[in-house]
Amino acid sequence: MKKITVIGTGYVGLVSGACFSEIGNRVICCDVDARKIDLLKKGEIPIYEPGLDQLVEKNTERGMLLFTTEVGEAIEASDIIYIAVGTPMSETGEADMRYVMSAAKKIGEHLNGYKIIVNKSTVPVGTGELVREVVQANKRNPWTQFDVVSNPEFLREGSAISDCMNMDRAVIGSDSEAAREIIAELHAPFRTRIFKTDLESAEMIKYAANTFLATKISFINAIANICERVGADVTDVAEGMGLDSRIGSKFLQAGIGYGGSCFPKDTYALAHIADKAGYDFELLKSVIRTNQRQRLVVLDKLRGTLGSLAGKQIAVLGLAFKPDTDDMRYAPSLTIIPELLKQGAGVRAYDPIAAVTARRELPESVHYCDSIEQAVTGADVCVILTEWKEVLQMDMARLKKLMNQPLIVDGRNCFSLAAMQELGIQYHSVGRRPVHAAERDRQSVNF
Ligand SMILES: NC(=O)c1ccc[n+]([C@@H]2O[C@H](COP(=O)([O-])OP(=O)(O)OC[C@H]3O[C@@H](n4cnc5c(N)ncnc54)[C@H](O)[C@@H]3O)[C@@H](O)[C@H]2O)c1
Ligand SMILES: O=c1ccn([C@@H]2O[C@H](COP(=O)(O)OP(=O)(O)O[C@H]3O[C@H](CO)[C@@H](O)[C@H](O)[C@H]3O)[C@@H](O)[C@H]2O)c(=O)[nH]1
Repeated sequence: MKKITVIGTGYVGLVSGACFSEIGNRVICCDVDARKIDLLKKGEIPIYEPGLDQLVEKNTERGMLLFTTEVGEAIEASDIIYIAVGTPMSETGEADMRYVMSAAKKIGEHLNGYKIIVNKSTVPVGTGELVREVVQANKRNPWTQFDVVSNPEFLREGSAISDCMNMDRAVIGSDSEAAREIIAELHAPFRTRIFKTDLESAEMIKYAANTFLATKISFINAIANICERVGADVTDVAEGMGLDSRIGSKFLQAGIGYGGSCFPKDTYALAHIADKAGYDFELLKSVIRTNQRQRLVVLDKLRGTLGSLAGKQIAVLGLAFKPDTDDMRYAPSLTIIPELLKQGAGVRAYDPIAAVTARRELPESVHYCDSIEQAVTGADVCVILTEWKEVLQMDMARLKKLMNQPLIVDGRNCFSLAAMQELGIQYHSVGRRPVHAAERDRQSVNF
């Protein structure tokens, strides 16, 4: 059993803290946000993440998972200190490092013996060294030793527990082999591949992985836009490409582009890191621009079918940046909905989980509905922004009856074109060619 303190009880801190306790370690999760810690102490989870409530309850009950706002005391009580604070996008697009630096200062002030300081936050290359300097400059006893390790996190929101418990690999970067070995040992119960490297390379792996995935998404979205113009079907193209094992089928889902707390900020941050290092990362800048433009595809399709949006009632299904989360950070809905309102449309929004967080971010004139049925009743068009299971399973015949006219603009390619055609619903999705695909679907049914 290892004694671990996790500084920062956001998504990553809470999920990784709960998973470390699940595999037999005593974990203290601490945060400067007293409201969050109060909720957690009462057994309430401040974020929506499937399965997290049971994991937290189980491990708090057996005394393996504790919560506190006393960050200093928590540091003193552990041998391994994880930094999992936010590194949000600053106004200039760089990663805002103030939370990491304040955590490092606190660790220095409370370094009461040898500790391994592990950075889990996504940080620019060189941050490990900066953390080392800050801890060194703030420690009370000049003789106390410590090591710094980078152990980036690769979990996805919505499937965070399973991503963490069944991680593809643990990347462990440090110049101390002893520290790397202890962190590798910590990961042994996860039965995962351990990849040891130096501090800087570990920091870069996280940015390279995220920006590569973002590149895949922008690439397929660009292909989708071309497909529409030349009469090809992006779902077939993605499937056909993905069958090549060198390419792989994942992250080739065309739509309205990526959002969330990571890809937008990490793509910007790496472009800045490259600029600062004297390299113009044109490819990545183009990935970012492609993604920004992709959100507007929905608006173009709406204008293309409805003409002016003034006075139109628009049902928006899905507000979160992806299903199974209430996270609204950089969600496409935050760009699309204000634009719909600006063009004079009325917006009736439904999201099974994210409506509470969305209310804080979206204009007041959005009308929030309690169900899909309520949102689509009397609507001139239904716009799909998040592929929630509930949306994928909605009763289309009923939807058709409730709407003013049967028109769907789908930013996530949720439905079969043939089924929509059969139902008599005018259906616009991204990068697909209605007639061709409908014929193909029918042929595959016949054979
Ligand atoms: N959210 C994800 O899915 C995800 C996945 C992988 C990596 N990451 C990275 O992990 C890091 C954390 O992300 P997140 O989404 O969990 O962030 P978050 O914003 O949800 O949570 C960060 C928490 O840190 C706390 N905090 C800030 N300064 C503190 C301090 N000095 N002491 C104690 N607590 C402090 C905040 O109050 C907040 O609760 C980021 O660098 C992010 O890029 C996030
Ligand atoms: O084929 C795809 C796959 C994803 N997306 C979009 O991309 C965004 C991000 O999706 P996903 O990667 O599933 O969610 P995140 O929770 O943001 O996870 C990413 O960001 C995390 C934070 O760094 C990393 O830890 C994860 O490995 C990385 O997948 C969402 O808006 C998705 O709708 C697509 O448009 N097409």
